[in-house]
Amino acid sequence: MKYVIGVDLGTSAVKILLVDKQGAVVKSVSKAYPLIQERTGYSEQNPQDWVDGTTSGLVELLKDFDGDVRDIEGISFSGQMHGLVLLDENNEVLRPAILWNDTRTTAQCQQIYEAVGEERLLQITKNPALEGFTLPKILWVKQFEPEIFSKAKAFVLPKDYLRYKMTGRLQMELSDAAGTLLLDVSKKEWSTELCELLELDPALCQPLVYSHEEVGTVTAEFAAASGLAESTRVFAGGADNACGAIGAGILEDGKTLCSIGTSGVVLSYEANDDKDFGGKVHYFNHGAPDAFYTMGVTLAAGYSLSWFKETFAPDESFDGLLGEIGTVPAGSNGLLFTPYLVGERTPHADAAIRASFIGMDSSHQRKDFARAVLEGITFSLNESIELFRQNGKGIDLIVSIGGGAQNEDWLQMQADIFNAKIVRLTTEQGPGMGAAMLAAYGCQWFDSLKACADAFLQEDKEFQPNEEAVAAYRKLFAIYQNVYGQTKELNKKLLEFRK
Ligand SMILES: Nc1ncnc2c1ncn2[C@@H]1O[C@H](COP(=O)(O)OP(=O)(O)O)[C@@H](O)[C@H]1O
Ligand SMILES: O=C(CO)[C@@H](O)[C@H](O)COP(=O)(O)O
Repeated sequence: MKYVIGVDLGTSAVKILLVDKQGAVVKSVSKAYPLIQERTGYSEQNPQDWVDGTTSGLVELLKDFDGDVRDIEGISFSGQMHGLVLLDENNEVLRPAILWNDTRTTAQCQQIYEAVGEERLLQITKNPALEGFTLPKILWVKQFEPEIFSKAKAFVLPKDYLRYKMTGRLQMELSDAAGTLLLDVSKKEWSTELCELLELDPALCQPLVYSHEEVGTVTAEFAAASGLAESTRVFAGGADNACGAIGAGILEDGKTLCSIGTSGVVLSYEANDDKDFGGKVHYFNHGAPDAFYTMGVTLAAGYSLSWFKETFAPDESFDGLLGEIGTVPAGSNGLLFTPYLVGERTPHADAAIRASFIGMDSSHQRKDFARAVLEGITFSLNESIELFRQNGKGIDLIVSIGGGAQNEDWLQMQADIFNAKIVRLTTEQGPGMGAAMLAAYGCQWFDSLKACADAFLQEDKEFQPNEEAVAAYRKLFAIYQNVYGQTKELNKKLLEFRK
């Protein structure tokens, strides 16, 4: 039997899947690593933690492998997007990576608008300047850490760094490069115009490769450390949302994805680059050749739930914490949560906003709070769905993936709040499966990613909207939408008291 491996370098953990030629996940391993949050708005990780977690994860994955490791033909990657990894002339890491959910760069976003102009930026990158994207992070290091910046010879993204440590070759993969704000998304090339306007050396930008492109094999050193064979073919991989789309079969027009990982994403396939959302949703290159996708992002989706669990129920499992939410009615007995723990992106690009519980009552119990957290996250994602619907997209069926798709009450809640049929696949690990599919396609097991999706992906269960709950949530959503405007100024006043 032949196999491929998909490595999903997430924000909370690296998840590694061993997948056979039928698309079955033979074994999976997850290795968690910490977030470094020194100040409010800061979010960093140590790139060495990604490499160590992946190496020890592979060792564990291959521990009882009873075949020849050379039968693992290929490996590919899905990576948390936008994180800045700065490298010196020896490709050594210069500082901790600044992540996608780090929002310290509001002033640098302004600087980009002043240097480039809003319209021109949108023409080239198809996206607005948002704190989470990589370019403002580069400008922040240039301004505040000039000594470090003077040593920088390259920047890459998280999974591109991991792949470099596996192969010894440094490249940037296209679907992830789209999230840097330095790529001409339509031309699929680095924008020298943006580099010039922002006084950045274009040599910082590494050669671009496509998601399914073979970029080398595993070095002898990495093979010895991980147990992989040196012959294992390495394929570039993709941004986690591009891979999530592949792993959920979002490979043709009309298909929609909801992914609840640390972030939350509503994503729609785009065959072309010609739609105009005016920068209200992100517009990036897909991992599927020549395609694109649009998406709205909730910064703290699964993260809101993890925060709630770690703060109020640290010794319980997610299933334990959520065990009773099915007994709480829609609307959590009048308790409403907005998930703005680290600011927000869609539809409110606002780094200063923070979360709220509205309507706390002495009758509320922990289960009401747990349900309210899930409802708030799902309302936030519904704002993206509404944006898509307002732009003429019909959204009747949504494939739901990510850690959040493990809970059936949450999947039913998604059906009721989105007023759409929700489909769960046999694996909720869409990005890891998408990465494995890129390796399978790269190894020429299939003629196209679509053919691979048809062979690998299976529906597990459907969740239909319940009319009564849909009506209740429609009313609650209207109240939820008011909370942002009502708390925006209050949160600005609280800024000076934050850590
Ligand atoms: N059993 C569960 N039920 C509901 N949500 C869960 C469960 N387990 C994990 N989660 C949520 O999934 C998130 C992690 O999802 P994952 O897709 O692994 O994220 P990432 O790719 O960002 O590392 C956690 O933050 C948590 O909120
Ligand atoms: O910033 C974005 C997308 O623009 C996030 O979706 C990151 O890509 C992190 O993803 P997860 O770790 O939540 O999967």
